[in-house]
Amino acid sequence: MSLRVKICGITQADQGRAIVHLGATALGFICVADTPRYVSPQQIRAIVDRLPKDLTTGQSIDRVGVFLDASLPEICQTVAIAGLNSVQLHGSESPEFCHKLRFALPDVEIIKALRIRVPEALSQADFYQGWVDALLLDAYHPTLSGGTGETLDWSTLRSFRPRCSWLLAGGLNSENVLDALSAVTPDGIDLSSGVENAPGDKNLEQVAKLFEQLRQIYQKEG
Ligand SMILES: O=C(O)c1ccccc1N[C@@H]1O[C@H](COP(=O)(O)O)[C@@H](O)[C@H]1O
Repeated sequence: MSLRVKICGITQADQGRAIVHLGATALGFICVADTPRYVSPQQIRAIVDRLPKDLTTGQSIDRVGVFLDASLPEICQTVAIAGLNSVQLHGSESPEFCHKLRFALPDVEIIKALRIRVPEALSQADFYQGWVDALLLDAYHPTLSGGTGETLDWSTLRSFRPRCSWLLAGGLNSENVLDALSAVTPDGIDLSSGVENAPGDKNLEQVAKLFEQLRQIYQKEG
């Protein structure tokens, strides 16, 4: 399966380990203080240090820190303490900010999240794609910044073809993921509240069901 599958909002080491074993290619950690899935850099490090390594490559899976309009020094410090290899910028960070971050952290993947309120908002991608490694499309919510469970109207994304890779987020779960992937063809998917018992407490049965569903597509494709 070459689809990237990021499970976001990890707060517990045993759940992180189990989710890697189930097939996730990335774990996401919410670095936004005063939100329900927040984990400190030290807590992330404790989880990351207990993740299994890939038996063939010896590499750890992707560890993504999710930030919301954080400063450059805060992101750099968190990356170093927590042992992250990817950052997701979920606020209104500018292309110039992404450019500065690239210089500060040349070996760290930069994912810019775009919260799509109306289809015209997809044109923001043009401003970022030279400066980031990947884009992530999330649904817009008037008061919450992420982890909302709101879905995008996938039919409006059919012609979304940025020059960089992209991930689909927003309200995905084991029940709707196949519909989503029959409507659009992202390079990866990102799930948080759709596979949870409560904010930050992942439902491992739902995560397992997600991977069963995904195997259906990839077995059909052979
Ligand atoms: O999950 C959070 O609490 C969160 C807080 C602040 C910014 C982003 C956050 N999560 C991101 O939201 C999307 C979609 O989540 P969901 O599947 O709709 O619950 C995902 O990219 C998370 O990384």
